[in-house]
Amino acid sequence: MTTAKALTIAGSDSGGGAGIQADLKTFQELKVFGMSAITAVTAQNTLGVDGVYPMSLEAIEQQIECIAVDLKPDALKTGMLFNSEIIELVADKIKQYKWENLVVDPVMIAKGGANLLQKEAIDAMKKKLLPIATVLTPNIPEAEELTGLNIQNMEDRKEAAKRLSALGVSNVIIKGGHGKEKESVDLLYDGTCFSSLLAKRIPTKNTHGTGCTFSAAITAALANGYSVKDAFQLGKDFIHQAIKMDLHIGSGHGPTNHWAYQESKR
Ligand SMILES: Nc1ncnc2c1ncn2[C@@H]1O[C@H](COP(=O)(O)OP(=O)(O)O)[C@@H](O)[C@H]1O
Ligand SMILES: Cc1ncc(COP(=O)(O)O)c(N)n1
Repeated sequence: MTTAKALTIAGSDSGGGAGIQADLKTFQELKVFGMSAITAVTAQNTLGVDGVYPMSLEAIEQQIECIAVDLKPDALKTGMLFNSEIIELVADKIKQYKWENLVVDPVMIAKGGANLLQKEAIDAMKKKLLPIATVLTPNIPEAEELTGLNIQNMEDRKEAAKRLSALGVSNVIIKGGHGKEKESVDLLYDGTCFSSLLAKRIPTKNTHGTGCTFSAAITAALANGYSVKDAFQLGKDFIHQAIKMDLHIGSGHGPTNHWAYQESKR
């Protein structure tokens, strides 16, 4: 039996609900061997982000190189990349090693309002990273920032997905957590067709790390050989259970429950 391996290139969340920690928990639940390259250390909890400490380019490069010489990932994702230098380095390394199945979660602002990507880095993300992405998973504010559109309805989301696809992304998933509908609707555009997945919107404030967990589940599914469409369905099921069976940890925006998906199947 061969074990699928997935890599996350993202920031560390000391509170354990988002970033690298959410990604590795999700990989583990989906029977994928998880690896990480840390781009920044954050001091945060469910109440917010108190500190952001980007790693040196040398430290990031060395982590990625160590993985490359020994542990080729079957799929990988990016999360918090913080600045344009980190984005350029990460994109160059992914190209150099010809790694496939790249999921880009364009993390910009934490739920608590802290900036996790410098404004001036958005251009580098569009020019360097998006053209090599298999799947891009913006939430609505991120899709607005990347396209300049004001997204009010489903037609606007479709237009945003088309514009992002035109930048070279193979598949765009615009997440609906920030939408106003009764259901949380996630929209996939594969460059030709649209499809969407709906789930009842759960009334909870415990949504810290939802985007990280969703994109990590998609990455794990791609590592296990799923098609993008099937990986999208698994990601949606995984995050829905994780939000529904929340853990009530911390006094702010609590984390999701990474055990919930497997428990729901027992
Ligand atoms: N209250 C909710 N009820 C059900 N699903 C949700 C809820 N909030 C977010 N989701 C789902 O969680 C995932 C992440 O969504 P979103 O909140 O838009 O991203 P982010 O965490 O990046 O801001 C999506 O699949 C979205 O549909
Ligand atoms: C290191 C890191 N990466 C990503 C997020 C985004 O998660 P959220 O939008 O749920 O705060 C975060 N808060 N911290």
